[in-house]
Amino acid sequence: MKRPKITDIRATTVTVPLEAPLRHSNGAHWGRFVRTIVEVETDVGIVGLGEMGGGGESAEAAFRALKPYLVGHDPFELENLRFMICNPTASLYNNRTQMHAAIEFACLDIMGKFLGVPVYDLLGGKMREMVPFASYMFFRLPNKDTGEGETRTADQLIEQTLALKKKCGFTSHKLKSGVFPPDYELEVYRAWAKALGSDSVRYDPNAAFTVEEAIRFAKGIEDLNNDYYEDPTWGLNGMRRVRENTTMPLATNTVVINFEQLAANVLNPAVDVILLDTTFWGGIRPCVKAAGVCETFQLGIAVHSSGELGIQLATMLHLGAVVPNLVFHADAHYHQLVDDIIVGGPMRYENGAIKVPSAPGLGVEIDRDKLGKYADLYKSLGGYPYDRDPARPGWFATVPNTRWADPNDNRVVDY
Ligand SMILES: O=C([O-])C(=O)C[C@H](O)[C@@H](O)C(=O)[O-]
Repeated sequence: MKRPKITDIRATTVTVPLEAPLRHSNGAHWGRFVRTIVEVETDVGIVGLGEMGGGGESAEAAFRALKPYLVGHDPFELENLRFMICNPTASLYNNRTQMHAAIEFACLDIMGKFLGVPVYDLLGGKMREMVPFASYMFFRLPNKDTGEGETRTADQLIEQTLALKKKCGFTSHKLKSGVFPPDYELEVYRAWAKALGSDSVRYDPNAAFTVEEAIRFAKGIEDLNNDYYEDPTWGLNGMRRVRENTTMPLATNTVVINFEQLAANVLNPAVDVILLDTTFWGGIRPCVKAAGVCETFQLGIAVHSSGELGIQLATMLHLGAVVPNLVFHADAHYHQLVDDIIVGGPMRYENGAIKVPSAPGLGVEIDRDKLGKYADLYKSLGGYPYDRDPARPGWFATVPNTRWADPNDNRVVDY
């Protein structure tokens, strides 16, 4: 049987609107996500799909620049691909981890389509049909066109979460935080957790707190039904000091995002739960390998979201399907989006979970009209500064943060 060979690679930047701008401790998503959709062509007519966060001319050019590495490559040779693109010492000068992830997704997609099997069958087979997700709630600015969608007060957060729970069936809920003064957020988080009854909650201020503030905040929420306390402060040492002073498990998507850091955390634990991100770790396979290490050392895992469209979501679903130790619900920004670029429209939640695609490969296909529409939207709007907040011109994040947003500011701002 003739094995496929890569013949070309195409990258298209799209921007897809969100219901409202999402605020976080480092800035905001200004009412939309920008993503790069990657298509890897082969000489057998199969096209593999990948996705990466961010985009624009430089991202597209960076993918084009990989052509000499990729043309003629057999997509089944994933370990060779890893060294070609991501050799750990060469990468000191040229970090391509996230681009490698997008190519790895596409190669797995090609392999699955070539063999007629879903990606989960290439990764050990699925342990579950559905991957459970947490609702992922943000403090949000009002939508500039409608004035709606603001999340600033406890009442707004509770109302929106209960509506989402009714619609999607979530039983675990995450609050992205680190926006308003800690005492204000403490009050909001406590009211929210109480309103959600027996559902579990998680709080993630994206490393905005000092160690001392993080411990003080922990004492204020330890009695709630927390899954874990995510990235309250920065660095392995800071997290370790918080961990020594709280009864809650600590989780991270910032201080353990590669094997070196995972090894350090095994030798001298600072966190209990590793949020595996198929992009940050360089692909689905590195995440499966990391999940194996976590299984051996009895660390928890969850699936991290860095703001996905359907192709990236499919990678998260295949990862979630094959890891036996997925004891926490996955994160996804997905329900904050108003649309997707995949055939059939956005994937649907049932009882708080999404069905793992079972068609060959990643199991999703590009809707060409939608791709064109959101590529045009990107061309007209351009990118946005992820590390700035449209409601606070001139503000920028510091670690630890000391300059918080005003909880009484309810203006509808332009973005
Ligand atoms: O926990 C998470 O999902 C993240 O850390 C993702 C980003 O940091 C989050 O703030 C965002 O939405 O970009």
